[in-house]
Amino acid sequence: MKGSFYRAKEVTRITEIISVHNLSYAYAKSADAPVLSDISLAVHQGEFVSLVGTSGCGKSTLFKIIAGLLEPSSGELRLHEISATAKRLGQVAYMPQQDLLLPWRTVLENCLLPWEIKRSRSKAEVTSQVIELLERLGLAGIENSFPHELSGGMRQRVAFLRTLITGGGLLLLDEPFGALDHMTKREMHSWLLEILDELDKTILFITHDLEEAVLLSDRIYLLPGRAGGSVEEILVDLPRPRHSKMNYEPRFIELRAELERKLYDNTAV
Ligand SMILES: Nc1ncnc2c1ncn2[C@@H]1O[C@H](COP(=O)(O)OP(=O)(O)OP(=O)(O)O)[C@@H](O)[C@H]1O
Repeated sequence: MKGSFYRAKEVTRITEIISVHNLSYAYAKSADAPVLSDISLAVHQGEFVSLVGTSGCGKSTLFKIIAGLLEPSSGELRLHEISATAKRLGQVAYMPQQDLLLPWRTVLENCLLPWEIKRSRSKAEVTSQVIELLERLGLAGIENSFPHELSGGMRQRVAFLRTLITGGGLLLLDEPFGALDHMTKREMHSWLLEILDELDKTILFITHDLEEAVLLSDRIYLLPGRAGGSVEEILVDLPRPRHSKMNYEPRFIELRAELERKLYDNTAV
C-alpha cells in the first residue's frame, strides 16, 4: 500500500516475546558501577517498541544481552516465555548500529552470511528468498552490486534484509537510521512502516531521535541514566495508518513533549 502507513495486524499484548525482570549488568572492568540496574520491561508479539535513553545508559548492552552476546549479572530474561539460556546466540536477529556489510562481497553474498553460519536450509532456497526480499524491499536487481555502489539508505535496507535472513520473529534494530541524512531517514520511515505489516515481526528498536520513536512505535521505554531511577513507559496512542506529516498533529506534538520531559526527568543528575 504505497504512500500509506497502515499496519492491519492487531497487537494482542498476550504473548510476551521478550520479558526482562530486575535485570542488572556490570562490565568486568567496572564491576562496582553497573551499566544496567534492576531493569524490567516486556515486548509482546507484533509490537514495535523503542528504547530511548541518554548516551551510555546501556541500550546497546541490553540488546547484546537479549541477543546472547552477554549474560546478565543478575535478574531474569525470558524469550518467547521461556527462560533464556546461553544457547540463544544466533536465534535473535540483531542489526547493530553500523551496517557491517563486507565490502569485498556482493549484496547477495552479504545476505547469505547468516545462512553460511547456520546452513539449516539449502543455498538455493535462501538465495531465492534473498532475491524475493530484495524485490519486496525496493531493491530489485542489485544482488550483484557491491556495498560501495549503494546509497546509505540502500545499504541499510540490505543490512536489514540480512537481519531478516537470520530468521525468527524478533528483530533487534540498534539505531538503524542514525547515520542517515534527514531526507533519507524520512524515506526509510515510510518504507519501514509500509513493509512492517507484511513482515509480521516483533521489533525492539533503539533510537536517539524522539520523533522517530513516536512515529514508529506502539510503546516507548525510557531507560534511566547511570545515576539510577526506573524504566518509564509511554504508550503511543496515535492511530494507524500513520503518515509522514503526523509530526505536526497536536497528539504527536504532545507525545513528543512528554517523551522529552520524561527523558529529562529520568536522566537529570
Ligand atoms: N565492552 C565494554 N567494556 C566496558 N565497558 C563498556 C563496554 N561496552 C560498553 N561499555 C560501557 O557501558 C556503558 C553503556 O554502553 P552502551 O553502548 O550499552 O550504551 P548506549 O546507551 O547504547 O549508548 P549510545 O546511545 O551512545 O549508543 C558505556 O559507559 C560504555 O562505555
